[in-house]
Amino acid sequence: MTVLRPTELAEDLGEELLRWLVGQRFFRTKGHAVTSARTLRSSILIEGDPALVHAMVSVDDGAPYQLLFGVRENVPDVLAHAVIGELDGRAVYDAPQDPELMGALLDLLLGQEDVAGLRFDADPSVAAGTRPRQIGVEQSNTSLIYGNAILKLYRQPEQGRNRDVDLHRALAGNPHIAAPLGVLTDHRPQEPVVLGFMQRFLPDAVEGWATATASVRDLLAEGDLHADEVGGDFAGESGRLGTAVAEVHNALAEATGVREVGQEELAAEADAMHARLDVVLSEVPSLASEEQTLRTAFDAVRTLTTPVRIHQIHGDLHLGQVLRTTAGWVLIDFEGEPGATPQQRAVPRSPLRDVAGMLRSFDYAAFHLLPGNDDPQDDRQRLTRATEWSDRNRTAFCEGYAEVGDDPREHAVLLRALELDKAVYEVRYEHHNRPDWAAIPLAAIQRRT
Ligand SMILES: Nc1ncnc2c1ncn2[C@@H]1O[C@H](COP(=O)(O)OP(=O)(O)O)[C@@H](O)[C@H]1O
Ligand SMILES: O=P(O)(O)O[C@H]1O[C@H](CO)[C@@H](O[C@H]2O[C@H](CO)[C@@H](O)[C@H](O)[C@H]2O)[C@H](O)[C@H]1O
Repeated sequence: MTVLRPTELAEDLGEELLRWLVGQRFFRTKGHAVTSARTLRSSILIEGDPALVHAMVSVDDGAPYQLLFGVRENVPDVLAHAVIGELDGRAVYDAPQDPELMGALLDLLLGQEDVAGLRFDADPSVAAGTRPRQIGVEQSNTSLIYGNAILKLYRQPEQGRNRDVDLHRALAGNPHIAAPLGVLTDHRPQEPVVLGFMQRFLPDAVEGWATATASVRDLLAEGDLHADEVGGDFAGESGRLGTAVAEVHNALAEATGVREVGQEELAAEADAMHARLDVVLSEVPSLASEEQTLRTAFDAVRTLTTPVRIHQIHGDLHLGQVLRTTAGWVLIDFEGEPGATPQQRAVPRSPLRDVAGMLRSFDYAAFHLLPGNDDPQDDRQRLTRATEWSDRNRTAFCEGYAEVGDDPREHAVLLRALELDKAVYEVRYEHHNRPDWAAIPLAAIQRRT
């Protein structure tokens, strides 16, 4: 039997760990076999039984994952599903699923402790002695709810600065964000790495995607009424969401600075869109028929003569990143553009990129319920209603945005290119993750030709 060696934990668990990892939502190295796991750093945060071990583990030498292991002699039935393997006669399991150990993690945060190179820091307003529950939604990290606070543990923490934390701090006091309350930092590397971020938990929050799609469902169930005639009309919400996004953009511009870019940088932006398209075309053959339309839209960006304002933006805005509370709309998760490097994420961008992301999301919400999705023509009435819903809410969002910001519709060329660029990204995302939904962005590209 192997003796528990925290510094070699991943290696000792070997196959068992790899099998568990590839099944996790947060595991990004999808699509090819993985062969090795290497522990880069590890610390015992809590000794005894149960013990809590923190480890940064690289799979096939890729960017490290943050793993929290619980180690117990006897695993209670409620944790049986979280067991990864066994070492030295003790079970090793996924600790975020253990309320006892995660309660102890909160004590460390509130105690402002420094344990084995990890620094814990949480605002004293966070309710002490709370045992958390793991958030029950699909997500790319792991979040725990401790009464009035939510702790997000980054599963692949960025080296260097953490955009999510930095931008939340820059926006502190803004009504459209969840207040930052604490950070867990790894001080062992030369440059500290943020491992966890605690924020005010909004118990009355509902995801924008859930509220928007409920409205679409109402409309499609009704069939004969127009989008503005059904009870679940969403246009008022979309307008308020547009205003909230513009207010966050104004605050980000003020806090982080604004620059104007001219033709040279816009041409570079067009080049980047073409390059992204090249990649997707090579992976998704069904996009080929739209290539010329997309290239023409991207090239139009080169012809713009008016300078474009850029500043820090959200970077990954869609209806799953906004929460409706009883007080209004809140934007969450400022990690930035998915799939981009930290350097790319840090670059200031046109706020129209966020607007484009949200407009795409209205399109998704409208069309994802249509039968078959791949042949929407089979139900013309529902297609007409979905189109109406999309147009009505996209317009309302832009109108709301224009109340306190620059009207997005006055930048039609750039906005169209950004929307198509996002749709191209989505074609690839859906192709790899949700093939049944690949037709949604593809149909949108076809409609906007
Ligand atoms: N402050 C909050 N209050 C209430 N729920 C939240 C809060 N922050 C996040 N959530 C919920 O947690 C989910 C995941 O959060 P998010 O920051 O997007 O994590 P990830 O980066 O893992 O996707 C959100 O979609 C939302 O349902
Ligand atoms: O996990 P992230 O929030 O970084 O984003 C990824 O997953 C999203 C799906 O959850 C995906 O968003 C796409 O689908 C949404 C509906 O599920 C839709 O509202 C978005 O407009 C659409 O882009 C996102 O693209 C992907 O990066």
